[in-house]
Amino acid sequence: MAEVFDVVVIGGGPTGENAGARAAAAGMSVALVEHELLGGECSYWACIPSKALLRPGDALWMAKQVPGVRETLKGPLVASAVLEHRDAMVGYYKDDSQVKWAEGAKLKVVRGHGKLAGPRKVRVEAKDGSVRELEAKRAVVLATGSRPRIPDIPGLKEARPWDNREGTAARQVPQRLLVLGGGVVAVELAQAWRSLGAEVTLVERGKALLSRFESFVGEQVEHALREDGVKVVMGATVTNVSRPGGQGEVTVKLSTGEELRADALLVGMGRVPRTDELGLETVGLKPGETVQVDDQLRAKGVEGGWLYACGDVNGRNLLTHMGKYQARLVGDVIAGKKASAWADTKATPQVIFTHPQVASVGLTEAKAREKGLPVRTVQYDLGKVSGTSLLGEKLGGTAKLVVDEKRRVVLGATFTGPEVGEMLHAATIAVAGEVSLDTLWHAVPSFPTMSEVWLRLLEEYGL
Ligand SMILES: Cc1cc2nc3c(=O)[nH]c(=O)nc-3n(C[C@H](O)[C@H](O)[C@H](O)COP(=O)(O)OP(=O)(O)OC[C@H]3O[C@@H](n4cnc5c(N)ncnc54)[C@H](O)[C@@H]3O)c2cc1C
Ligand SMILES: NC(=O)c1ccc[n+]([C@@H]2O[C@H](COP(=O)([O-])OP(=O)(O)OC[C@H]3O[C@@H](n4cnc5c(N)ncnc54)[C@H](O)[C@@H]3O)[C@@H](O)[C@H]2O)c1
Repeated sequence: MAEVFDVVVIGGGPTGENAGARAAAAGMSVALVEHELLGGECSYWACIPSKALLRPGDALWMAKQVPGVRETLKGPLVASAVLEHRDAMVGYYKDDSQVKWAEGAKLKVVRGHGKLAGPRKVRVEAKDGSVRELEAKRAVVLATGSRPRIPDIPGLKEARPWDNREGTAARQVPQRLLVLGGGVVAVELAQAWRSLGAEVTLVERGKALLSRFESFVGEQVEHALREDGVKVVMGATVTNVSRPGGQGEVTVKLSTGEELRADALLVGMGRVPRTDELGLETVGLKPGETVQVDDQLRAKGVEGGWLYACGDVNGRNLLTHMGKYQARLVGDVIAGKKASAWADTKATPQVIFTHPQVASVGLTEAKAREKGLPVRTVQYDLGKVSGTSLLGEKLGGTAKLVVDEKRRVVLGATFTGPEVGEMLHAATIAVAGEVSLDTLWHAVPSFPTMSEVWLRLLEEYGL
């Protein structure tokens, strides 16, 4: 006999937890199915541990910019203490506190691997082989996330490379680390392991790092990585990887003819949706593919409107906060409220936790022009703002606004520099709220904070 709930959520990462909690808060009975750790990739092998690994290096780098503090510094980071802090931040890879939270939110946690077994039906197989059949009266929500994409490069899989899991959970600092990719995972983890003492080489096939952002972002992060002592190889693809027995020294051949050797190899080359073992074929969808959704997060191509997908699995925006945003909307839509996701196409914020930090929201100049919008941009050197120089010597960065000339509203903003992540929400409010420049002129930033860059940007614009 099937156990009946209003809502069954498959996947207990940040997205699944939030979709379930929102539905439960609206009075519905909710089963949350999780086959590993409640809290998902983000809590144990992605956002949290990567930021725990980056923070000490960032703090040390910042301290070195502050006269009087710099002179007290005695040496490099203590790697063992950093790794211990990382372990504490991930709850020692246990999910007890998350389970307690879920129970408090009135979610029924069901342990095991969930699979669709036809419309509104979910089959859950536990580790001991026992099976539970669940039925959803109102909705099934897919929130199964993503896994790393390991490209088909000869010898790469056999070399047993690190992905984000080993890349954030390793217990020892490798002497030589080779990082493949030039996206967010690659630059953050390259800088983190370098700060812990590894000799790091990063290989990116394109001409720029972080190519989805404004071009100065990649340039400045590349410069910082090189200053840290990371060897950055651009415009080279990996043609072959060799590591006999999948352990020991790994050799990587590049299209340029160069050969690189390392003790550990880390792949940061994008993600694929976790939909291959999900029973999608039982509802007419294709296993292994992204679950396409409409703006109510309903799966396209499934009759009856009972199947939803949010977070990484729908490919709209691979970020925890955007998955959680979608999750809240899903909970509301299932509860019968009118809701529609638009921030994830128009006002997505993202912070890259390197030094310099990168913070961006909305459209880049290139994206806005691609859309045919009437674009004007303004840029200002963050180093010229008093608030920045008070944070430390020789600190700088860039602030850029992409403005819709016709409507006089901000379409996008990007900042690089120390701690700019904490400045981002003002920009997110301006973009999501379509606040006019003439109104922003009256949003006076405090002196002497870095936020005064807003005033300078508006002056540059001509206000
Ligand atoms: C190294 C790294 C750093 C990152 N840093 C950031 C950051 O700083 N900020 C940010 O916003 N984003 C960051 N991200 C992205 C972020 O981790 C993801 O966007 C986020 O985890 C997506 O959440 P989710 O709930 O959709 O999926 P996940 O977190 O992947 O959770 C999915 C859950 O579903 C479970 N599951 C899967 N299939 C089944 C099944 N069939 N049955 C039962 N359970 C199942 C999994 O075990 C998992 O617990 C980072 C990613 C990486 C790789
Ligand atoms: N701080 C954050 O917000 C944060 C941190 C980490 C990850 N994330 C998210 O997680 C997701 C995954 O990150 P990611 O860095 O893995 O993906 P990504 O898409 O950001 O970058 C992938 C990189 O791999 C390279 N690449 C892909 N295939 C390749 C190949 N065959 N050969 C050589 N290079 C190749 C690309 O050129 C690109 O530089 C992203 O959407 C990211 O936003 C966010």
